[in-house]
Amino acid sequence: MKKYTNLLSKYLLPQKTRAIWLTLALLSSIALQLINPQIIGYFIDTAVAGVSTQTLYFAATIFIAVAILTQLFSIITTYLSENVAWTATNALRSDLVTHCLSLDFCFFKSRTPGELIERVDGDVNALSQFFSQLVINILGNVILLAGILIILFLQDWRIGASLTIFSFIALSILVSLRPLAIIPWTAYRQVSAEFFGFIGEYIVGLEDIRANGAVNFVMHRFYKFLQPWLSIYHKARFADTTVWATTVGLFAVGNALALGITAYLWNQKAISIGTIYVLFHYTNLLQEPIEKIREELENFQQAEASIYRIQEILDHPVKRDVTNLQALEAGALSVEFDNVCFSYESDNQRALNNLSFYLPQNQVLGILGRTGSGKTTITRLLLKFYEPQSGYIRLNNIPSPQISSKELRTRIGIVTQDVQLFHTTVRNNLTFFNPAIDDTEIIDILTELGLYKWLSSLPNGLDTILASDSTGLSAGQAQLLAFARVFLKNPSLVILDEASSRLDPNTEKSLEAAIDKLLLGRTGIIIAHRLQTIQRANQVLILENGQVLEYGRRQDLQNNYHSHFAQLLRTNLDESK
Ligand SMILES: Nc1ncnc2c1ncn2[C@@H]1O[C@H](COP(=O)(O)OP(=O)(O)OP(=O)(O)O)[C@@H](O)[C@H]1O
Repeated sequence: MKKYTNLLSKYLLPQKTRAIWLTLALLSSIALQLINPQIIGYFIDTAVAGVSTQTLYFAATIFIAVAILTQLFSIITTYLSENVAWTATNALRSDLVTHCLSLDFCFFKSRTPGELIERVDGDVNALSQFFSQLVINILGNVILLAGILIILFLQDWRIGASLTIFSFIALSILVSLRPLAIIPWTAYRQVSAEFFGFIGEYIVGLEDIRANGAVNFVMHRFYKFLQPWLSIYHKARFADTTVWATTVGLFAVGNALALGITAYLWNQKAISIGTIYVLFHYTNLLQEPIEKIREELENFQQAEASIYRIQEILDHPVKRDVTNLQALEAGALSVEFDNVCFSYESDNQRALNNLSFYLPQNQVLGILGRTGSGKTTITRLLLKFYEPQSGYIRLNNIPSPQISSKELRTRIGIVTQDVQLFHTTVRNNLTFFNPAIDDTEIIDILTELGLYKWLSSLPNGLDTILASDSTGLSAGQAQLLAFARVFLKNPSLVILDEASSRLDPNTEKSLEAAIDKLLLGRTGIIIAHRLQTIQRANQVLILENGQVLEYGRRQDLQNNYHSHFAQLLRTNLDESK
């Protein structure tokens, strides 16, 4: 209960005025629903008694006015509740996104993108009713139900008592039918989420699927998804229909009961014809609050599951910076790994094992190693995406936990082999939405990287919108754009992780001068498979299974005939002959 009240107060308190108006509008429309049958009852009785037409006109006008007012309140209620719901769910959505963005990478590793979208959007959407109407509706309909029963008691205690008993029985039967519809609909949503996950995955891999002739396999899986979908949908609809048929049946019984009692009372001359109409109308009206209460309890059950899943994400602890932070001096950074051990999961083999090196300011370290030897892991630890289990990482002799993550990520620029472009303008893709960077600077850098011709061919220059999947760009061009990003960021430490792996030898060569310029006055870490790429390195580190196989000054290793580096250079030379 505390969880629900916390959530409601956090997102509804900021819009309490709107929530109060909403409550008032709802209660007013309930009051009007209770008044209207009384006017018709009065109209019938006065008409039967043969009073003047003037009185009848008056009663009819009041009836119409009340009916219009009821509609007006229902419009106001819908408008306000949509507003309350959207404001609350958007605030929750934004809190969730902010929270997710500050979580460490282990969190994302154990969840698929589809699952996260479902949490941040699907589950939050399921709460819109919870925020806007759930409490008010349950409360309002309980009041409406109580109001109807009191009026029925006031008209005649016998009809009041029998319809009170009927209402409790109907409500308990309908409430007990709740799981009947919830279970198949939950299964339906699960199948539909899996289906869309499947579609998403295969759209991303469309090129590979076609190129490798896997279309038939994909279609086969597609049919496999469709097959159970229809039968699950039938079950869900059948459950809905059962609940609906039970409701109709129950209220037919209710009406018969009311008609039987009123017929008896009419025979006894205990009630007028107007009262018969009023009693019958209220019996009909009973259906609305009873059904609404059932519906809201069903919504509550669904909201409960969503709240649980959302809370699970919000409870995931955010790694906060320590309080005794130290600022990094301006200029190039020195980097030190001191006996660093790290594994991605506690029971996993270590990705880095007692790794130590010291890279002074303004120097370049070349890292070599087989696939999976731990090269990229070094960059992830430097950026504080993960933390080492033991050992220290220091920048300018400051332990990395004492450097704020924000400062660290501003001072380090990285180009990787996988370039992520966003569905926005070329400018935003390059500046990462930093308006302080001006266009001439961007154009100068693109020219230096040999991308001027490409830029001039774009219909709207820097304002051209790029597709997020890099459509219209070759992989090499996308990688050059990543270089431009780092130039514009002006970092103190540059990391190139297989940064030129997608460039042809000619483009790579033409990039050499740009890389030299990028490294000027900065510290650099270059991870490369190709040995030429690290010819500019002052130090070389060769990794094997997360451990240092060889580390030293490049020149020394090159001159040492027995070093691994010298052997690699010789093998490389032989292969290129
Ligand atoms: N996110 C991850 N979760 C679990 N294990 C991982 C993860 N990323 C890498 N590893 C494991 O850590 C080890 C080092 O991986 P890393 O990516 O650092 O290697 P690498 O030398 O950069 O490889 P490559 O040359 O292929 O890029 C590998 O055994 C790899 O399987």
